[in-house]
Amino acid sequence: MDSHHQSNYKRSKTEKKFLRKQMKARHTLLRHEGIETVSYATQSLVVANGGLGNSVSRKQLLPVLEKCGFVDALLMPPNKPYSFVRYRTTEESKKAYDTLSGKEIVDDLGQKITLYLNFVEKAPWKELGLQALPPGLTVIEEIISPEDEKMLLESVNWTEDTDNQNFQKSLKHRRVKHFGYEFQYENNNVDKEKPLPGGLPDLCDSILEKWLKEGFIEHKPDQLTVNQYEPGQGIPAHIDTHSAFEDEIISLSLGSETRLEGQMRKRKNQIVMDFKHPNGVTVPVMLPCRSLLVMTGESRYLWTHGITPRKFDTVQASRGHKSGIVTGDVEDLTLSKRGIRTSFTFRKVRHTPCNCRYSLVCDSQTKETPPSFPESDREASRLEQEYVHRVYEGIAGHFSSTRHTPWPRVVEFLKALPSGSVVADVGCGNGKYLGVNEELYMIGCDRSQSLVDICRERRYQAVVCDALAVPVRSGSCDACISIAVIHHFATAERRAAALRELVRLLRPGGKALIYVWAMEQEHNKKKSKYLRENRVSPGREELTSNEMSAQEVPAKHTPDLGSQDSARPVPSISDFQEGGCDSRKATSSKLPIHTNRTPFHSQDLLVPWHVTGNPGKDRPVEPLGALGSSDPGAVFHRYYHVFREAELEAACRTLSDVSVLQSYYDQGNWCVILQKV
Ligand SMILES: O=C(O)CCC(=O)C(=O)O
Ligand SMILES: [Fe+2]
Ligand SMILES: [Zn+2]
Repeated sequence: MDSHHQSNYKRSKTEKKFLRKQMKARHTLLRHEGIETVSYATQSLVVANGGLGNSVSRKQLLPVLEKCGFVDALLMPPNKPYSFVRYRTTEESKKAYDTLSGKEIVDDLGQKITLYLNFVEKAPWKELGLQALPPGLTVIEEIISPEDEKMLLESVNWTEDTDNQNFQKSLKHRRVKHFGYEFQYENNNVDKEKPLPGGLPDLCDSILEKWLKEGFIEHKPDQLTVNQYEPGQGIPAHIDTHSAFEDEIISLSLGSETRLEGQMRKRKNQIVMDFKHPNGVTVPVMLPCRSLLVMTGESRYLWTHGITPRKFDTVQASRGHKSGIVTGDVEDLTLSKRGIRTSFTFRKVRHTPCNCRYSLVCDSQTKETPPSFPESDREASRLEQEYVHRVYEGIAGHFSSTRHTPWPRVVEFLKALPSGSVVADVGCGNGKYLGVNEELYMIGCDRSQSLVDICRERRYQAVVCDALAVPVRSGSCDACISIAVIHHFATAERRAAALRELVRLLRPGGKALIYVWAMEQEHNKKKSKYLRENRVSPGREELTSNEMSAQEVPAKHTPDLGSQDSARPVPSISDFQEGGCDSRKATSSKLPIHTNRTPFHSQDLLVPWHVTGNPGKDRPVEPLGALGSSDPGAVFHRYYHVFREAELEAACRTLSDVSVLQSYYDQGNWCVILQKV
């Protein structure tokens, strides 16, 4: 081979690799973000991997883009691994597409990042624009003077002192000190019978009186937790225990001014606190030093709050913008280096049970006793309503953000179907199977409106319905899939009815693939990934993640956009509530609560789902690892009937007009392929 040939060959190989990555970036943008790219040149481009979420700052990206032409606008959505650029002319954007696609740049942390550019019809300037603060939340700036700030900071004595009654702990990832009452991280509550001597520091007392008088707060707190965070430290997403504290919770942010490198002006130290609704909506709130965060109502009771442990935050670049929401002007975002932050969180200890409106997350209103095993169809239906439908509706967004990797053997089934086949995905969730084979006509259905909405945003066909009554004509489907659905029905009769409904949809000769979660999480001496993912840290904290349930085991989860650059660990969080509540045999008719990532001891059980404020796919984070405390996020319990070996197959064999083509075990699930005869 002469050298000419060789270089040609080389180029085409690199080109192929690039095209593959470019395609992958387009696919990821569409499937995970709903961003549609186009194959013709337009003025706007989406720059995959060139986002604040990849630690690429405006300062780095803009000059690179400006080399190709006049940049009209650069939109950098917070925490996203991509950005949008609009050039003045299509020629300029085309030049950027030709020269920058596949180009490496160095991010803020000194790592190489490969950019992938694609044309878009229009960037979602508006959609990513203004976002409201969570209801009930306010940030009051400059609430104290720099002098008071200094005094407050100096008043905290961090030196270890055993006589010191103001209980102080060095949590693994931040320092804390308590006044008034000790906050116990073991149960996320306070011992109301044992106030600490000394109460709140006098200095705080007079400041609180002033805020009361001026109307910034309505109630005088009697408990104070001082948290100190080094850069890179944080606090896991949590809701302060309802039964422990009254409604109003306030947090004063303190920290010294930092001088920006190479710049004369001072920049106020600030961090971003993330608020997350159980439906998955996340609102990053910027907290400058000397500001007071006031959480009441929904923002205090329903939303989790947490600080992602990292060294940089995405903040508003302009000096005019100070606090509050970070996405006010997405054309104006940059990265800010964290300094040491000390916060004074004041709360009022609660002496009567909480009777807030948010019963789903209220520990005072959680039923003491778990639900019972259903005795009738009606009870079963009620159990599913409460412990399946209501939960999925509540966690839809968060659930969806942990569900993107289709299972290989399900994909194999769908890919083997003849093109043009009509296929129903009954219990389609966020629609992760609806697009795996574009040659099929797929229709999804799910009981959760929010999940169906997510499917529709992704431009899939999906309807809301019950798997026992699918609004599709009998015999009209060439194939059906039911992945991780039938285990949510609470009686054998209802599970059989769900199987019959699938068969009803099939035409003679049509096939159905069914997956249910297996009781046996160890098969042929091999533990399922669900069990293998159980990492127990030295403390009592068990690190778990919601990622793996029946649907989400086989493939590796890499949330990147066509390159290795943005794949970073996704945090998991401690299982805080199952402390003394091990999976146990159902000795009574009460349903046991399962401990995540341990073997099943009962076929009918409740499996906890933690709303952790887990940033999920769209946010690069440093690993949370073992964070200092096990503060609670919200926990929801889902009902499951896990299937024993041969149980699913036996149920299928009782159906009329059906032959079982295959019955197998796949990563902790029992699976059947059946055919209508
Ligand atoms: O550091 C803060 O501002 C918040 C601390 C907090 O949420 C807590 O201690 O519960
Ligand atoms: Fe808190
Ligand atoms: Zn409550």
